[in-house]
Amino acid sequence: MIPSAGRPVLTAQAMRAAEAAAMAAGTTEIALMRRAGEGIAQAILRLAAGRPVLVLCGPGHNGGDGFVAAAALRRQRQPVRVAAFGEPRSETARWARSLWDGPVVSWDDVAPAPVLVDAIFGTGLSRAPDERIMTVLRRCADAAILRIAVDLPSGIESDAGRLLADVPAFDVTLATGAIKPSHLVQPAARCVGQVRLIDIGIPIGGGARVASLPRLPHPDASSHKYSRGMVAIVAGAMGGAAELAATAALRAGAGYVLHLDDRTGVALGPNAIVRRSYTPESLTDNRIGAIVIGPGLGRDDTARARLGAALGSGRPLVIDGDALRLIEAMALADHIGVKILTPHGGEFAHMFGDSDASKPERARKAAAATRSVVVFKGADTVIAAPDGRTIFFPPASPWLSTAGTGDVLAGTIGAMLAAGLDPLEAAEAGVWLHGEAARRCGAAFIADDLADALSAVRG
Ligand SMILES: NC(=O)C1=CN([C@@H]2O[C@H](COP(=O)(O)OP(=O)(O)OC[C@H]3O[C@@H](n4cnc5c(N)ncnc54)[C@H](OP(=O)(O)O)[C@@H]3O)[C@@H](O)[C@H]2O)[C@@H](O)CC1
Ligand SMILES: Nc1ncnc2c1ncn2[C@@H]1O[C@H](COP(=O)(O)OP(=O)(O)O)[C@@H](O)[C@H]1O
Ligand SMILES: [K+]
Repeated sequence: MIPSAGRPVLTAQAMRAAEAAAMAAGTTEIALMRRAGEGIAQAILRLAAGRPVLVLCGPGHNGGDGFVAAAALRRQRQPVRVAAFGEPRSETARWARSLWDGPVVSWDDVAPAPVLVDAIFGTGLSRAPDERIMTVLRRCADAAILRIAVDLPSGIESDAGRLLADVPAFDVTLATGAIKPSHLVQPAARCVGQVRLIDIGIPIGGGARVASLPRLPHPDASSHKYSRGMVAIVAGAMGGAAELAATAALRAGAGYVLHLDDRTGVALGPNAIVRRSYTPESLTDNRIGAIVIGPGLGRDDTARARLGAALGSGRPLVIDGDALRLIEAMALADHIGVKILTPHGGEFAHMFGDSDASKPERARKAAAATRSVVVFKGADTVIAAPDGRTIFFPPASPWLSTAGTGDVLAGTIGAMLAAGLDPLEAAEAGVWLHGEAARRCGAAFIADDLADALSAVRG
């Protein structure tokens, strides 16, 4: 089992293509299933710690993995029972079943065990499973102490995070070969528990991956406040939101944070924030490494004028909140320059419309259409770049669902951009720092605490 940070994320089709390429290079399907099943067995052995195991097997290769794993567990004297739904559908699945020399319990009569292993369906699930299948799965899951899914909990569609049935919650999911989008996209992601990767030795790649610990910029002896990164926060109707973004930018490591507003003298946040009156010219200072516009901006004519000036400034932009309500997606496409958009679901739908497509597909399409890096926020934040690269994040603290945390994120990303990271890296580093700060804040924190916690995360 290996951690999934930084690992490629493959759709079912991309996974089949990787498998086909490995077979064209000389591996056999049986060899792949043997590696998958034995890797799964090793993981189960450690997790079960001697408690009896029940493996529920389906008719395809997910079930094949289950039979290989069950046979390996039995060889290692681990108490294990097997129940199967349907006959194996392929040569390889039949081979896997032939390895199991114990009894196969009839589906409807299966008795639960303390450890449940779901090997019914994986990436091949093409439609809602029969209730007869799901009833047994839920009954066994309810009675188990530990629930382990092979590749995906059955009833989850692999690519879009969709649930095709009422899927029980699992404790651990053992992803075979690669992480799949539904391990990370909601609502499926809330059923998978901890995701562990089982290496089956096939080369995988592509432009989608799980976020990893970012390469954070650190000051050295040659650093000064401008080289650390200068962030300009364009304030507006609601001062507090811009203050949060400014505080976050400082605490994420920016050397200089300029808060531009009319209300000079109203200092809510740290004294370290440099406060100046807003003028359109103040945005053209070429020492500014990032302009953050949107948190608390308002949607009136003043807000529009400030957004226009920011777009015309030629400086790299983080566009959030109200600015996303004012801006036209088409206008962004015509704008040449670095832009990071940070919409939540409502802002995203307002800009790009609703769609049945998956969250990563929607993010990719929006990034290409606007020539921007798009941080599509939520419990399953996904980042996409205009060239299609996509970064998925493991679920962040649900305590982030409080007002102002998006403003903190915008400031954090601004600091990363101003420090010189490229836009995709800056967005990834910002979301990572934000998620880590939230984790350290524990429960019932407020956005101000989150901004303050960034200093310790940088430390
Ligand atoms: N790719 C790789 O590199 C490797 C993949 N590996 C493993 O293979 C798994 C994918 O295997 P898979 O393609 O056989 O699909 P799987 O998830 O077992 O289910 C499909 C079967 O179920 C059936 N079926 C579908 N929906 C149904 C429904 N609602 N109700 C009833 N039946 C339904 C469908 O038949 P259908 O009726 O659609 O013709 C088919 O028979 C993957 O998740 C991983 O565990 C590893 O071994 C290592 C290498
Ligand atoms: N349930 C949740 N689980 C994890 N993260 C969440 C959840 N809800 C919101 N977030 C995160 O919190 C932040 C909220 O941003 P946003 O909706 O813009 O709030 P605001 O406009 O009040 O600042 C985003 O980074 C989002 O990804
Ligand atoms: K499964």
